[in-house]
Amino acid sequence: MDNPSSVTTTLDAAAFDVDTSDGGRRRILHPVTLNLPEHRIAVIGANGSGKSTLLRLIAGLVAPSSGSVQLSPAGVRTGFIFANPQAQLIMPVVGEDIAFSLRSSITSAAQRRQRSREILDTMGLGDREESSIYDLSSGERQKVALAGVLAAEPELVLADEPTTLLDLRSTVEFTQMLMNLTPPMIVATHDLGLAARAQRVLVFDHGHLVADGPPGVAIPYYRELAGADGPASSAPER
Ligand SMILES: Nc1ncnc2c1ncn2[C@@H]1O[C@H](COP(=O)(O)OP(=O)(O)OP(=O)(O)O)[C@@H](O)[C@H]1O
Repeated sequence: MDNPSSVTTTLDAAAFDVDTSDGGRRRILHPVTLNLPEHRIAVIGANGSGKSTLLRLIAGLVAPSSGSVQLSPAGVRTGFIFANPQAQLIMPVVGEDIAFSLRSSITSAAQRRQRSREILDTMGLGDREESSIYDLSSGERQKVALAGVLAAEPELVLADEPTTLLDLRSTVEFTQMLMNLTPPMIVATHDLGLAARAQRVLVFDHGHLVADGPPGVAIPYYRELAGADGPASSAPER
């Protein structure tokens, strides 16, 4: 297999239900069985198709209603990047925010500051250490959020529509940054350019996994499904 990952995610008939206002239950992710050893995996599909739910299950942010989700090796540290970096920037100043992410791994405040500086330098944000996060552009804010996630040294990165708020140049730059990350990554995205860089693409529709394959097969299938290129053909097999 091409460039296998250090982490394998396995879902065994994992499904997720939510309570409805009338006291019932709604299945928003139908049982999905997957073995995901690839280094770069993209999850694509229409709004509401279940992509974020899948990522939240893998991250352990929610538990499956039935079935199971396992990461191997056990105890893998995950890092989650949200579409809106505002959701994960905690401190008002860039350097403080990164240092905050380091609080559990580095006890000395001076060393946290030093490490935070190094991380910002590698992201091309060395000159923004003292900036207010409110003075940053969306692209810079997304990079700071990524820096904060990387500071915790995740062994698996889960990114939920990380380029949604970015302009074309920032998207290209941020996509390259994501692709250069050392840890394996599973990214949910509407950005088919980003999905095309993955080794494997999962297509979801109405909570069902409907296609699973290399980008050259799965993305055209999704485009057809969405009506972008005419009627859909049958689902591709891996
Ligand atoms: N906690 C919840 N309670 C009720 N409904 C939920 C909950 N979480 C998700 N949903 C619904 O489940 C469906 C799938 O949501 P999910 O966020 O996984 O979709 P998505 O593919 O990530 O969508 P998008 O591309 O719009 O972000 C949606 O209809 C959403 O409204």
